[in-house]
Amino acid sequence: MSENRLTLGEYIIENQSHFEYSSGELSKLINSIRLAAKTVSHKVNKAGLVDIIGAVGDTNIQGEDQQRLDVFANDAFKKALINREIVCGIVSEEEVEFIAVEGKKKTNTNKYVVLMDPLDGSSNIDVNVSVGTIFSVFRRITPVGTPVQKEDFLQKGDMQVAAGYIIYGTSTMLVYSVGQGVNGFTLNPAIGTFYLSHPDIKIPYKGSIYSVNEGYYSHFPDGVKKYIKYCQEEKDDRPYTSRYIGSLVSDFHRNMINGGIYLYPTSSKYPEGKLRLLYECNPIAFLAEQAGGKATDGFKRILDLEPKELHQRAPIFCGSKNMIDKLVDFITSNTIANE
Ligand SMILES: O=P(O)(O)OC[C@H]1O[C@](O)(COP(=O)(O)O)[C@@H](O)[C@@H]1O
Ligand SMILES: [Mg+2]
Ligand SMILES: [Mg+2]
Repeated sequence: MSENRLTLGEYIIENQSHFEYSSGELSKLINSIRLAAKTVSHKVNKAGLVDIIGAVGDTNIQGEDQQRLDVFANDAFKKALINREIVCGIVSEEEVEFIAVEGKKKTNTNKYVVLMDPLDGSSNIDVNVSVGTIFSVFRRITPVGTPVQKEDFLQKGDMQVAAGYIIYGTSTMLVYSVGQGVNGFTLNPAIGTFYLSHPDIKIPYKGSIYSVNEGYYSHFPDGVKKYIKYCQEEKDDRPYTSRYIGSLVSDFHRNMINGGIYLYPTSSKYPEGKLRLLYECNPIAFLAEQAGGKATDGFKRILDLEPKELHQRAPIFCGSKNMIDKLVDFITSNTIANE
């Protein structure tokens, strides 16, 4: 029964003091995200009935057709964060430039910036397949009270103070970490309350699911191709099961619970990879490591990558440690063989 479980609000208060920089600001920030998550969840759950499906006719900086739900979610999260004057800056997949949040007092004394993918898995919105929202939080590095700068957003993923996602699936869940493990909260839509349903999530060391868009197989690097063949081989505990939803949040969530690997390599279509380092790869990598898994671009920890641009892309492989180690073996040995 949900009422015996800790609510998200109770959890935030109980754990606030454990947080190194605890001044209550991060708790308020997570609370703002909780609010926006409910607003979006409410809309998603009746996507076919309301004017929320289809494209708006504009393209975002990625050259992708903006979906109505992309815009709705972007507005909902921006409003929740800006109206509560809880951040000094925002980067969003749906905004070309970063947003400097001034706030009513004109001098913003907040110390956090948020980077977000308001609606992840946009290609699945109109076909009733689970989608998500991804967020990443950093302490600013420029002086508090001065206008936020681009460098406040271009920090290595390792400097994140919090990251998480919301998955709008069979249920709506908020899964996040402030650097002390990963916890999942499920929304009881009847009373609009998130309850702690998945405490201290750990990615199984050994996984048996691989998630990759095999449609691009022939365009992948040789090491990645060899790893996919390895997954399909009839040997030992293989072949592994292939599962690909096409929403990063949903594919990662399943693999985090059941054990598995998500791959979005470089390809001729996406020579840098498809997913965005700042608001897709970094937060997912932070959660993967906090849950005992790994995340790499094939050569380096995702969290060690030095960001240069707000919307830069990166290849990403994340999930169960044993599968990532095996993949990296294939990639590096192949690289050495080709030298
Ligand atoms: O259709 P593809 O090329 O397999 O890409 C699917 C990937 O692209 C994404 O949809 C990109 O995210 P957005 O929907 O936020 O743009 C991921 O969620 C997903 O994993
Ligand atoms: Mg996305
Ligand atoms: Mg998106």
